Amino acid sequence: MKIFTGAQIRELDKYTIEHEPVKSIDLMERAAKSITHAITETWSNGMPVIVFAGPGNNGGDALAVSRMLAEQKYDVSVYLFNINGNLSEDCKTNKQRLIECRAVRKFDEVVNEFDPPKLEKNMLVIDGLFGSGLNKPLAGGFASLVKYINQSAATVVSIDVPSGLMTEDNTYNVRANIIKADLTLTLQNIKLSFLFAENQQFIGKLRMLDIRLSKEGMEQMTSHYRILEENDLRPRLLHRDCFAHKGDMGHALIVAGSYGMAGAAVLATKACLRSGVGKVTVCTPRRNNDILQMSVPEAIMHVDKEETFFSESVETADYDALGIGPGLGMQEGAAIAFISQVRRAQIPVVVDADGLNILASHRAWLQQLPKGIIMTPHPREFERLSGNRFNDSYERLSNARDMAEHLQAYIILKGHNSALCMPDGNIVFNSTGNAGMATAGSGDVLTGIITGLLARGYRQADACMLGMYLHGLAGDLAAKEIGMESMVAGDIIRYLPKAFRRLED
Ligand SMILES: NC(=O)C1=CN([C@@H]2O[C@H](COP(=O)(O)OP(=O)(O)OC[C@H]3O[C@@H](n4cnc5c(N)ncnc54)[C@H](OP(=O)(O)O)[C@@H]3O)[C@@H](O)[C@H]2O)[C@@H](O)CC1
Ligand SMILES: Nc1ncnc2c1ncn2[C@@H]1O[C@H](COP(=O)(O)OP(=O)(O)O)[C@@H](O)[C@H]1O
Ligand SMILES: [K+]
Repeated sequence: MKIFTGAQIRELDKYTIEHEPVKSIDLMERAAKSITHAITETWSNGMPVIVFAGPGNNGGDALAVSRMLAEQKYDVSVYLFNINGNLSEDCKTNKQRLIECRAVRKFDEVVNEFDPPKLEKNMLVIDGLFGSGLNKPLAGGFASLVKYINQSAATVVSIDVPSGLMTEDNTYNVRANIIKADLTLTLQNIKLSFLFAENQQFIGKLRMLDIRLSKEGMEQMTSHYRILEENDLRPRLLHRDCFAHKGDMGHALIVAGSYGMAGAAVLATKACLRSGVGKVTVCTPRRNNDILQMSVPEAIMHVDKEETFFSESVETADYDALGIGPGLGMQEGAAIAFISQVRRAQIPVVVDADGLNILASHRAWLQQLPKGIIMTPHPREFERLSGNRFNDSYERLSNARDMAEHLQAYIILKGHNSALCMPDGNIVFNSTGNAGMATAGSGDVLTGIITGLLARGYRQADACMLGMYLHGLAGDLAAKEIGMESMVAGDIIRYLPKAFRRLED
């Protein structure tokens, strides 16, 4: 599913009106109907409703919803903020329709003085102040109103976007002046800012309402942001030939685990073996040999000459992909072996964990990375790698996108909706995964999966998309059966076969 910016949403709105054909006011009526339906489904008409409508089309939606609720015998009071005497056309029409229907308890058009109504626990507030047309942080009277609503005990439903929240960049927004909704009913598509952790406090529960904007218009519109869906991935799956031999299915090399961190190597190797690849070799320091042999008997060992750390790069001619970094350690010896390994690899490479930390402490090496390299930092690792502190997720994501373009790399910024930043500047968000995966070792599992997929023959972009999707899906399937609270990284590996099956079916 594509994610559109505020400006693109307005274009799509226009395209739909011109091509469907549907009048603008009827599109608003359609949106209001689905919003009203979502509200009446959840709350009965015993609950008093207070509506705050702004001067644009978000306010127009709110006025139409007020009329529809009142017609269904809800007790509705409406405040329309028309401070500049400048309502949008459709907002004006809906104001007229609302007045004519005479079904609301109160309609107050606020021009300057505003005496706010009492908001109580049993009340439903509908926030239709501003939506995708917000163009600066809220201030003055609107900011006071937002604070007043936020400190009340009433239940708040936001139409399209919590008022005050920008659809993309909130880096310099004033967070105290953004509505904190209990439920956001967003129209047609998710907005970019809804994917960021720090904005969840404003959105509350999220529901997307299909208002049937032109499919053709959405297909034609290019978007730099996209959310992965199962249907995007199914056609990308490689077929497994019945005459397949392990020699045809790829040979992966995992370089991981220093002394005391053998577990990271175990997890990455096991996950790699579960990702369809023919053979996996694991390179690890001498002292980890027995642990790995016993924990992952399917893997081939390449034992480093050092007892406790990776010290000597491996010839990669016999391998199809390299995954390097989990639990690798950061001794200078390991760092030098790491960069030599990455530089000499003529095969696709995934760098994670200590591999990224090594790069962060030798930032000049970033310029020596082969094009097409995959890096999988979590937010802190990315901060170290980029040498920046970020104010918020948007800034971090923009920085990761720039780095991916600059280095011609694939960067997976891990998190709840992991973001794959591609060398061409496009960003794909993952849609699977859950909080049960916030447990040590989950990232090592992802490294193993992507390395396995690369060795199996997937191109970088496909391996990244499929890898993060399967990783999250396995976590979701695990959570369904065993719950999130006591999930461990090994559970993600255990559920990988089911995740593959689900995609293949
Ligand atoms: N998706 C779709 O196709 C459909 C979308 N629909 C709905 O339309 C909504 C978008 O409507 P919209 O474009 O009219 O913008 P909206 O959010 O109402 O705000 C614009 C007004 O706010 C003002 N303003 C802005 N910032 C401000 C500030 N900080 N402080 C004060 N004022 C500020 C701005 O004034 P200006 O600054 O431009 O003078 C202007 O008056 C969308 O969210 C959805 O609900 C549906 O109806 C049907 C189909
Ligand atoms: N709340 C969450 N929702 C979805 N996925 C999550 C969540 N928390 C963690 N994950 C996933 O788990 C993995 C954690 O990786 P990482 O932070 O590197 O862990 P570790 O270093 O312990 O291996 C990432 O792929 C991330 O996307
Ligand atoms: K709103």
